[in-house]
Amino acid sequence: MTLGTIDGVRAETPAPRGTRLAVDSLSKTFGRSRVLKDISFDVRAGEVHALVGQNGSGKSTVAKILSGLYTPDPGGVVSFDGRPFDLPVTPLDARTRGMAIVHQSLGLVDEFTVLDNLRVGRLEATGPFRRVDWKRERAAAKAVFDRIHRDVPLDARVGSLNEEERAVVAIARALQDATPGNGLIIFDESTRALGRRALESFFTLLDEIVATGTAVLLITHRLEEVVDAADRVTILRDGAVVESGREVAGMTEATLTTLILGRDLIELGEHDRPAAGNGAPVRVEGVTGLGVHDIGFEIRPGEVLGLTGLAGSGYDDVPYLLAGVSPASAGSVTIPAAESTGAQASARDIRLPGLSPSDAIAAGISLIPEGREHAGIAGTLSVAENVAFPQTSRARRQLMPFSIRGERALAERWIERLDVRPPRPDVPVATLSGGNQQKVFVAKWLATDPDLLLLHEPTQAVDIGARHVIADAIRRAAADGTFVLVAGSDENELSLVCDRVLVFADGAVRQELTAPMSPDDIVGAIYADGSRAKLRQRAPLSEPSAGSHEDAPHD
Ligand SMILES: Nc1ncnc2c1ncn2[C@@H]1O[C@H](COP(=O)(O)OP(=O)(O)OP(=O)(O)O)[C@@H](O)[C@H]1O
Repeated sequence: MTLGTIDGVRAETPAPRGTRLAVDSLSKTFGRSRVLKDISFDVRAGEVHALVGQNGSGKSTVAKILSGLYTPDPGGVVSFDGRPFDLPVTPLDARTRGMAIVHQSLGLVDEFTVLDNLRVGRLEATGPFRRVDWKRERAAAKAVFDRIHRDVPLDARVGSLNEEERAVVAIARALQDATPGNGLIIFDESTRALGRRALESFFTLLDEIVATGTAVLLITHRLEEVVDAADRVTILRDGAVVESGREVAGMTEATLTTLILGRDLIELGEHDRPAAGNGAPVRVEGVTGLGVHDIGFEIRPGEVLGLTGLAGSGYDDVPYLLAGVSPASAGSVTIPAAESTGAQASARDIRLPGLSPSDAIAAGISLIPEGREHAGIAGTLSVAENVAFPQTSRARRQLMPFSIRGERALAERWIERLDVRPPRPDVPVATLSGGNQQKVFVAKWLATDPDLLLLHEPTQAVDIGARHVIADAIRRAAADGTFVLVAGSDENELSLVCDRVLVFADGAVRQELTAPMSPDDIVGAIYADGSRAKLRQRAPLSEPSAGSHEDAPHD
């Protein structure tokens, strides 16, 4: 078990310097689209190098070429510790040379246990009968989780874990292969499901790992991670490099945004925020169930209500309880009659105990859960089929007509509204980049025009520009009469989209914030002491690298 020795190695061995990974003139073409155009960058030993860019700019394609999933176009060169790879890279080659990767999809097998997923391909046979020593395997697996200060049950089926636990398992699997001083670990949007505390532990561990000389390539949309934790950054725009290995010291999230988009971000102004209406609110009362006890709140017409808190505070259980996905032992939701239905229509009182997901949908409640891969995006179906799925299945149940032309027209409207790229209803969703898949997922449920829309981390894995597009669509739904609740851990998302935010602690609402509120206001309320720790405590290195900027102040 190599990780346990990292601290010791750091104390004794100066971290090696020099180029670990060099990518030179790499291109990739799918059909007629050239999605990577002669890109070049290098990652140094002992650094955290961020690779950023808008959805579809080519980041995952780079990761997939490096791990042997894709074959690049002829002409490029990929070298590792000074030695070129034979292209395409084979997964075995990548692993033998010390490259580990956590793909955006995490690459876990749901039917297997945590232990199986962690140790697959790494089991060691010992003793005269060459048997696997399971006690030893368990200890090795536990030691990795200890390093990230997480306790994930080794015998749990991965399919039964939540999104954060799944991410932790995939990260742990890559980390266990890190040999101090050697190799490169690639994290492709792997931190997207981590809550704040887990994120801090992750970066603390990363700091220890890179201090030994191991390199890290971090693909992320969280610009705070780049500013706080990366040493250098490479920026892709439309498949081309616009900044190669630029020092991060002194950069702000705003500078990065401009470089990523190629323009300044057009902020959603206060004038875009619909005023909360005067009509009757949705009333949530006495909800008790997994993670929360006797909570209640209102969602006013026209407003977007946010729920947040630390992991385990219960805020993220609420959408699942209200949608009948998690069982509630008590509580109700009252949805007022739509004003357009006239004075005779009465409010609907929905009892939560015994509510099933299909009862909730029939009552006008839609849930956009976290984790599109496991919760309803069908990769082999087209964008149009995915967007129109709730409508087509309802039409089928009610024996109503729904034409292919109608399906396509619906998809085209949402592709335009959410700026899905490429803007083609007919392509399989699996060929879209991760962020564009997320837009399709959100569109699918926004298109159902529900009375009450519950969202959990709706802008996860989307770029900063797309985050604004999705936020705008959510706010438009609220302005058009849908009651909207967003549960999320991303303070930037919440401050952008919400009019009010309820902050949870210990399964109850602790504080209420009202717009305008900054991301820092939200973090301050989440942490009782108001502090926002830096993600990475940079350890002083024994030998400064060229252009090193440890401890440089960041904005
Ligand atoms: N298997 C494939 N077939 C066809 N096109 C593909 C395939 N895989 C990726 N693409 C296209 O390549 C482009 C780059 O995709 P990639 O997943 O690398 O983007 P990304 O920068 O990682 O985006 P995101 O931030 O959304 O994850 C996109 O236009 C995508 O649609």
